[in-house]
Amino acid sequence: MVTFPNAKINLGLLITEKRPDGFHNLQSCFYPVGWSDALELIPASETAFSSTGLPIPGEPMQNLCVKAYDLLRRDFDMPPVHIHLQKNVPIGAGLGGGSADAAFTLRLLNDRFALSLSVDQLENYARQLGSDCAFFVQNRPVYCIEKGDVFREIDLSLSGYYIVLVYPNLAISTAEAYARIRPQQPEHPLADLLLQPITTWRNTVHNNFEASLFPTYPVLASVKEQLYEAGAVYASMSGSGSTLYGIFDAPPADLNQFAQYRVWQGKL
Ligand SMILES: C[C@@](CO)(OP(=O)(O)O)[C@H](O)COP(=O)(O)OP(=O)(O)OC[C@H]1O[C@@H](n2ccc(N)nc2=O)[C@H](O)[C@@H]1O
Ligand SMILES: Nc1ncnc2c1ncn2[C@@H]1O[C@H](COP(=O)(O)OP(=O)(O)O)[C@@H](O)[C@H]1O
Repeated sequence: MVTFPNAKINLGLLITEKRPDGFHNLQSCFYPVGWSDALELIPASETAFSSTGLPIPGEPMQNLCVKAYDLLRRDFDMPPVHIHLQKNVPIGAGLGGGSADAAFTLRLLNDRFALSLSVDQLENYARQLGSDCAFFVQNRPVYCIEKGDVFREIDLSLSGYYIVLVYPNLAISTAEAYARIRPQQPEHPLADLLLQPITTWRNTVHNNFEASLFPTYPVLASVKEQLYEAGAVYASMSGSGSTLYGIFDAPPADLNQFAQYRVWQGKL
C-alpha cells in the first residue's frame, strides 16, 4: 500500500500567547499543497523503517512514521510492518512534512489493518505526535487555533491559483523559532482578514515568525521580495520557515532567479 503525504502552507500565522504548558496559541489557516513524499507499508517479519531521497536527521526507529506505528500498536494488535518513505519535502521548512508522514502512517495503518478508527479518533492520536499533525488527517483547508490542532471551518478556496514554493537551502528548527518569538494579541482576528480579497492580504495577512527570522536570515526577505517581483498576488513565509511561497493568478513564466534553491510549483 502506497500513499503520498503532502505538505501544507500557513496562510497567515499569528502567535497570540504562550500557554502554561510551554506551547503557544496561534491563529492560522492551514492549506494543503501538492509537494509530496511517498509512503509504503510492506508486510515484514520485524518492524523496520527505511528511507530514500532527502536524508532525515535522527535515528530511523525514532522517525515520526515509526512513532505513529508504535502509538497505535499500544492499543491494537497489529503485525510488524516495514515502513518505507521516499522523502521529497524539505525538512525544517515550515511545510509540516514530518507531521504529514506521521498522520498518513496512522491513516494507512487504519485502512490496512481495518482498525475502524473514526476521524476524531485519528486526530486524537495525531495530536500526540505533533501540534500540526492532526490537520493532515482530513487534509483540507481549515482555520486553526490553540496549538494549531483545533479546527474551525473557513469559507476560503484558492482553487484556480498557482503556487510556487522556494526552499532557500536553510533548515530552521521549529522549537528555536518559537523560542525567539514575542506573542501578541492581534488587532483583528486572522479569519476576518482572510475573508477579504487576496489582493488585500499583502498589507494585512502576516506570519509573525517573519519579524524575528528575517533580520537573522536575509535570504528569506530577499526570496519573498523576488516572488512579488515575479508577479505573486500574495507571498509569505510558511510556518516557522524557511520556505517562502508565492500565490499567482497565472503560472509564472520565469523562475530562473531561484535556480540555486529547491523549487516546487503547482496548482492550488
Ligand atoms: C510553526 C508551525 C505552524 O503551522 O508549523 P511548522 O513550521 O513546524 O511547519 C507549527 O505550529 C509547528 O507544529 P509542529 O512542528 O507539529 O510542532 P511540535 O512538534 O508540536 O512542537 C515542536 C516545538 O515547537 C514549539 N511549539 C509548537 C507548536 C505550538 N503551538 N507552540 C509551540 O511552542 C514547542 O517548543 C515544541 O517543543
Ligand atoms: N518522516 C519525517 N520527515 C521529516 N522529519 C522528520 C520525520 N520524522 C522525524 N522527523 C524529525 O522532525 C524534524 C522536523 O520535521 P518537519 O516536519 O520537516 O519540520 P517543519 O514542519 O518544521 O519543517 C526533523 O528535524 C526530523 O528530525
